Formats: sequence, structure tokens, C-alpha cells
Amino acid sequence: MTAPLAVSLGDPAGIAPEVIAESWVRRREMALPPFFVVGGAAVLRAAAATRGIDLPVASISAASEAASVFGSALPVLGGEDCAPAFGEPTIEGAALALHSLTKATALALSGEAGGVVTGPIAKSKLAAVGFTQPGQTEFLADACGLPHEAAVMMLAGPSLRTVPLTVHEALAAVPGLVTRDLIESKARIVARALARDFGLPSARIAITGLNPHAGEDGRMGTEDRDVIVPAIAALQAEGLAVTGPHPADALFAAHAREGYDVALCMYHDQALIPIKTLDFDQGVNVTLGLPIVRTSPDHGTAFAIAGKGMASAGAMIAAIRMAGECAARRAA
Ligand SMILES: NC(=O)c1ccc[n+]([C@@H]2O[C@H](COP(=O)([O-])OP(=O)(O)OC[C@H]3O[C@@H](n4cnc5c(N)ncnc54)[C@H](O)[C@@H]3O)[C@@H](O)[C@H]2O)c1
Ligand SMILES: N[C@H](C(=O)O)[C@H](O)COP(=O)(O)O
Repeated sequence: MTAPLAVSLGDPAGIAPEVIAESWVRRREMALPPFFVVGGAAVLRAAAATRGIDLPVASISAASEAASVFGSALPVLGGEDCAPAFGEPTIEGAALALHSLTKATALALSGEAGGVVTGPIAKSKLAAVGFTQPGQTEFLADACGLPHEAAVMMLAGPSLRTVPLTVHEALAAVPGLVTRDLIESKARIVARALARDFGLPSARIAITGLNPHAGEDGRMGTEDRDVIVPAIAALQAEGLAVTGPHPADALFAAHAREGYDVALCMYHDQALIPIKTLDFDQGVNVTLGLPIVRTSPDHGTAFAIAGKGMASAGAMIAAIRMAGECAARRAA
């Protein structure tokens, strides 16, 4: 039996607390593994109330206490909290979010938690309280003592899996960042992680081109021919099931998706638009290549709908379930 999952609260002014609360309410129906939240008991209760849920919360002082109370109450570790203010992010709330993320990650690293499921944060708001990374993926890389490139973002849903090669980068910077080294190292991490965490020992990786029509033999850009093609040849020579470069526009059609297990895309929106279009309510952001399991719902803080009973808990439920499955595979 794996240790309970640590869930970080996310920005308390966003939708994370309400979708966490609803995930706990639906724990049996959705067969979710035991989890606990770090901090924010009052916020969670208030968020649940906005959805008509009278949430029982059990205060715990160690992760090991979570499983025994999980059946009857949502376990919350630690007394850190803030005044509920849905839709109105505050410095106090950002500090709570950062504490929750930091502690949940530490518990996963120590093995007291089976993995970490992160609630969404607004990076710009957390920057004001000392969050220096571009995103939570890079925060986790730092916490694990790894270079940022070693923590690989994958978005996974029922319809497809995608990995952005470059992530939170300005579009103008992307062509210069698409290198053979980066493609080869990320593809290797993806192949290893899909085997270890997803039970896919020979994952088929489709690599996109950067330019329209994957460059059309150099007539519409040269990166596809000069950088991506040699990287693919090198990976194939190592025995990886890699194909491409595929023109990205047609790669996400239903018939094309049958031909691969994961698409390695050149930039953020090339990877995230298809999955958020097809699987928004069940999309999971999972970090590959870490010594710990980390997942997150694919959506953000959605401040505009927080506390209005409109947010779907589907992606949070999928993130908790996927973290449990990955942790169980690692423990087997
Ligand atoms: N994992 C994360 O921490 C994460 C992920 C994405 C975005 N963000 C952050 O969130 C903030 C807002 O980003 P954004 O507006 O681009 O994305 P968003 O996902 O917060 O919102 C996009 C749209 O989807 C809707 N939406 C989001 N989640 C929903 C849900 N569960 N149910 C129903 N509707 C939902 C929103 O109302 C909005 O219309 C930004 O600061 C961004 O950095 C964080
Ligand atoms: N790029 C992600 C998305 O749009 O869903 C997101 O910003 C989350 O990234 P982190 O998990 O690194 O915070």
C-alpha cells in the first residue's frame, strides 16, 4: 500500500480549494486513493460551502494519519490558513499557496507522501512572495536538485498525451531553443517515464515539426530539416520508437492519434491547445523525470469563476487518480 498523496492548496482565491473539496466528496464514486491537503482548512470549508457542501475536515499532524480519517473527513495537515476571498488574490493567499506547495513537495521527497498533486497557482501572484521559477514544474525540479530541463511537462487526457519541448518561453525565443540536445534528452526522459509510470515499455513518440508542413524541405524554415531530423535519426539509432517530424496541424486528428502514445511538440501552445480542446475537463499535467510523482489538473486558477459553483472538478479528480496509479506502479 502506497503512502497517501499530498495535495497542495493552490491559490486560495482560485478554484483549487473547491475542486479539491469536491474530489474528496466524490472519492468513493471515483475510486480515489487517500489524500490530504497541506493547510487551508478554513478556505476549503468556505470553498465547499459555495457549492452547497458541508465539508468535514480532520486536522492531522502527520501524513501517516491521513488514511485512517480519509473515509470520514478531508484530512488537512497543519494550521496555516487565510481569510477566504474567492476571485480576489491576495499576498496572504499567495504565501499560503507557496507554503502548501513547499511542504507537500517535501513530504513527497521524504516518502511520507506517495506523491504530490498541485493545485493551480498564478505565477505572477506568487512571484510577490518569493516564487522565482517560471512554473511549478521548475519549482519541483529545483526541489529535487535537478536542472529545469530534466523535469518534463506532459499533458495527459483520455484522447492523447503531449509534451512541450520548450515551455514558458516567448514565441520569438523558441526557434533558438529547439536544439538536438534538448529534443534527444527530453525524448529519452519521456520514453523512460512512460515505461516506469504508465506501463508503456516501448512508447511510440511522434515528434512535430516547428514550421508549417514541417518546413516543406527547407522552403518554410530550416529547423525541421537541420535540427529535428538528425535528432530523430539519433533517437531511432538508440532503439526508441520515434517518428517525425510530423506537420503539427494534422497530427491531432482522431486517425493520426492512433499512431502514437505521446506527441513531443516544439512549443507550449502546439502541445497544450490540442489537449485542452479535446480533454479540458479530464486533462492532467504530469511531471516526468522526477524522483517523486507529481500531477496537477490541466487548468489554472480561473479566478473569474471561483466561488460561483461553476468549476468542474474533473481534471482535479483525474490528477489525483493518475498520481495514485503512478505511485502504485513505482511501488510494485
Ligand atoms: N497548474 C497550474 O498551476 C496552472 C495551469 C494553467 C494556468 N495557470 C495559471 O492560472 C492563471 C489563469 O490562467 P488561464 O486563464 O490561462 O487559464 P485557466 O485554466 O485558469 O482558465 C481558462 C478558462 O477556462 C475556464 N476554466 C478553468 N478551469 C475550469 C474548470 N475546472 N471548470 C470550468 N471552467 C474552467 C476559466 O474560467 C477560463 O475561462 C494564470 O496565472 C496561469 O499562470 C496555472
Ligand atoms: N503550462 C501549464 C498549463 O498551461 O497548463 C501550466 O502553466 C502549468 O505549469 P506548472 O505545472 O509548471 O505550473
